[in-house]
Amino acid sequence: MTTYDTAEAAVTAIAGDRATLRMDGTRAGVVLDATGLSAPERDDMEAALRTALTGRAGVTEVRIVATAERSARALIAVASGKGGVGKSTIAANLAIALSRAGRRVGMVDADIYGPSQPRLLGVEGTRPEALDKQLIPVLTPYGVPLLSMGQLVEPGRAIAWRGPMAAGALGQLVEGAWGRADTLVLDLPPGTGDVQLTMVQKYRPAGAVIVSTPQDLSLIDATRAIDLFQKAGIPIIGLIENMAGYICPHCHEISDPFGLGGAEAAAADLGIPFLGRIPLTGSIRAASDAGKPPAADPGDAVFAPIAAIVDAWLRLPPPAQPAVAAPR
Ligand SMILES: Nc1ncnc2c1ncn2[C@@H]1O[C@H](COP(=O)(O)OP(=O)(O)OP(=O)(O)O)[C@@H](O)[C@H]1O
Repeated sequence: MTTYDTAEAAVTAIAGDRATLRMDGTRAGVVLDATGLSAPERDDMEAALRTALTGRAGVTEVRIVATAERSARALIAVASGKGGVGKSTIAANLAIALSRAGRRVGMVDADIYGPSQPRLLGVEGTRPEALDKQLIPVLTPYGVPLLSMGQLVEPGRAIAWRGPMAAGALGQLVEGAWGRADTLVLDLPPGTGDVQLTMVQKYRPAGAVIVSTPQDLSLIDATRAIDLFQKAGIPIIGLIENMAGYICPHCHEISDPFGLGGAEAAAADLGIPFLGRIPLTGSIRAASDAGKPPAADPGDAVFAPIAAIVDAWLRLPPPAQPAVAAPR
């Protein structure tokens, strides 16, 4: 018997025709159709497959992707009206805090202008593999698997895509082998152009979180982003104020370089929930650049504000679905 035959016999004995086996050298990949299985049944089947394959006929690595419950997966867009307000940083930390709160979270980095999630989540330079043309998210040290636009192009190259191409690439990321993830956090490009609109219309997130700094210019742009989602019929989950209040590391005096409370007032004016604020601190930038998100470190000063935002978010009633505007 060949390595493949031996491995396939083991897989069939456990999962019957629910499982499809692919072998690549000594690596085994199994796509498991978990439709109708309870979570414990599926976990048991995955564990049995892993045990049966590991070490059998020279298999050195086993990957199992369960495909079911796709319809139950929520796509949550994190967006901003303008660049540089910390949207990607907040998206990474929200994903980790959501995962710590018990959700099974994946990160889709759709920021074609500056895909920074591989760096933020500590996996810069990694590339996803594909199984049956489906991308397999890259595991990160923080329990949040990742697929990024930046992984689809050569490092350092600009991504010059128009709306349909960007939406096609986004499709590859969203339709990746997300297994049991129940929530995908989508880091959108900043702004309200065609690319964003195409993505939003085509992939219909369940809700959008908007990130803004407290200053007026950022809030005006955030209001535009909110308008884009509302026109497309995507509920706004809430607004997060980033870079709110600077604590001087030397004298500990608090100053407000971008103003104070602007986002909370804007949220009230717009009738959308205000989820909370994150201070401006050098430590966020340093930790983010080092691929060590503060949401994963209970000792970090920003850990609590991020956890509080996720807590406020999870307490919200499901957002009412606004009337869907006719596509432009
Ligand atoms: N609260 C904060 N305090 C200090 N620095 C921050 C904070 N939030 C983000 N930053 C830093 O600001 C810079 C921009 O952040 P980030 O890349 O997340 O912004 P962005 O809105 O996603 O920008 P773009 O969409 O243009 O990529 C980064 O260097 C990041 O580390």
